Amino acid sequence: MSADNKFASTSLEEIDQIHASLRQGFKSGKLKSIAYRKVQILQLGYLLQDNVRRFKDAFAVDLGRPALESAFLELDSTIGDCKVAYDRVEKWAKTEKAPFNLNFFAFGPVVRNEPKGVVPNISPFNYPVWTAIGPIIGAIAAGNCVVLKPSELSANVSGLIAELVPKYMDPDAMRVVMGGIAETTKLLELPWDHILYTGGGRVARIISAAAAKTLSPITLELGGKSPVVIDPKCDLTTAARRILWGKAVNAGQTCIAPDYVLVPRDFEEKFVDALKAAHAEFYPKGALNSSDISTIISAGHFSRIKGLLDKTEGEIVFGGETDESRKFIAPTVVKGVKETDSLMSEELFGPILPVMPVENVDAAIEYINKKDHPLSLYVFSQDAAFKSKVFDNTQSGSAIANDVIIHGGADGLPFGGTGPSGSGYHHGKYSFDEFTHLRASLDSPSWIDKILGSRYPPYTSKKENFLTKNLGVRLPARPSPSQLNVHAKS
Ligand SMILES: NC(=O)C1=CN([C@@H]2O[C@H](COP(=O)(O)OP(=O)(O)OC[C@H]3O[C@@H](n4cnc5c(N)ncnc54)[C@H](O)[C@@H]3O)[C@@H](O)[C@H]2O)C=CC1
Ligand SMILES: CC1=C(/C=C/C(C)=C/C=C/C(C)=C/C=C/C=C(C)/C=C/C=C(C)/C=C/C=C(\C)C(=O)O)C(C)(C)CCC1
Repeated sequence: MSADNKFASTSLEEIDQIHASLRQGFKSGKLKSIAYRKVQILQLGYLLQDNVRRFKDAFAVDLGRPALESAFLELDSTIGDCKVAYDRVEKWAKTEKAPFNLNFFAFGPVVRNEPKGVVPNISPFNYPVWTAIGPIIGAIAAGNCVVLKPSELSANVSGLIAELVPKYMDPDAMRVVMGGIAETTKLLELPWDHILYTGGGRVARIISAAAAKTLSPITLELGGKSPVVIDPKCDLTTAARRILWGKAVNAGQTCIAPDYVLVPRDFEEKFVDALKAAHAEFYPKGALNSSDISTIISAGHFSRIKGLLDKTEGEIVFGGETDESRKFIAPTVVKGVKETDSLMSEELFGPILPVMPVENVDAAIEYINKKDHPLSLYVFSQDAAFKSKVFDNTQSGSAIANDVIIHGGADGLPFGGTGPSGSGYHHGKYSFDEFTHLRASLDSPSWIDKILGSRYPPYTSKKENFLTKNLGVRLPARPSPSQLNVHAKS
């Protein structure tokens, strides 16, 4: 497989020019027109649709990705997101009436959905279209100008995006900055109206510190270890297929991949047997001979993941094969893993699935709560009470029962973490909202002073009494002692 794009970094001087020219583009007022935004959104859709073959080839070069994975998870879903935004942008952008309030009724209070301005999207290698183009659809729908800084690691996909953006998009609305640390550092020296960063926590700290210097608001889409909690009362065959698929797809380089599994000790063998059966079904000629497995993005990530596997004290159930020459790691399940294991020390971001036996669901919840809030939390169970127990007693970016990863494509759901797994959301309307300034607006009639004239000096107790009597709020009845007690205890 070859891709014909060379990675060429943007010069630091050009980054200044791009910043200035996008500011001009925003000032031109073009993006105030919803019709214009729709044209740009449609162009993003066609940028992908016209070049599906080239994108699939570029994914194959960067990530050894099978075409089906690229189509299902990234290309079709991002094109679908363009269609959703195209169809709904008028509704999203409408000025909204404030809820009825007698005091303010005469002022006609409204919320104007306005663009923030010029916004960069700094995106990672693992889903280099969905994380790069996906949020931009919402940013443009909201009327912003966008600069995209795709990952230097997924060089071929990023190069293809850089080639196509000038052909499809108005340069007043969207530009691309290519590069790595130096270029991103330069980009971050400039003031922006909102920064979206997707990637790891270490770099997120650098980005946040830089954004603080220019007081640029920021959304962080980060990662972490997303747990799976297994209830013996689950549909075991389906659970095993879905978990193994979620771990193997994109070679585990998915921030919402199931990172590790917590399973009751006396159910571990049965669960692992089901994973073995799923593995035999997915890769009948063995993983090494399968063309349906992605590879690891870089030599550095390959040796990091292999290093963690080499140090495990758990028992490899299947997998474990690696091929450094093509950065290949076979989907691997490791059982009997303990809290102190290398595989539990950091987000794996690779196709290794540690299975950690626990006594019961309470122990699983306790373990999850000792760790950073994960990006996703998965439960496999057919028992509503079990699912509620896990979801109600934990925190995570998303709470998913009986499937993995596909919520990333679900229309109407926000995509985002909480605490160390991120802050802010994107996808669909949530991308629109993230890049929208809610501009409070009202128009005060002169006649209202006949009622509100008491607000003006000279202040008198008569005026104060009038305002308190007429505008003061009457709270609902005070909580009873028994209500206070219940709240203090719970
Ligand atoms: N929550 C989400 O939506 C997603 C989160 N992730 C997380 O991203 C991580 C893996 O992605 P990577 O591409 O390795 O992340 P990364 O943080 O290394 O790189 C992401 C971006 O930051 C830039 N960058 C890297 N080092 C920088 C520095 N020192 N200063 C300024 N910019 C810098 C890169 O050029 C790239 O554009 C994982 O932790 C994963 O969980 C990945 C995809 C989606
Ligand atoms: C086939 C017919 C029918 C039924 C259709 C059905 C039931 C369709 C269901 C489709 C679903 C559930 C699609 C799900 C798609 C999920 C996607 C695209 C997930 C994407 C995830 C992404 C991009 C994750 C990103 C993760 C990142 C960035 C990360 O973690 O790092 C009918 C309708 C019944 C009849 C006609 C035929």
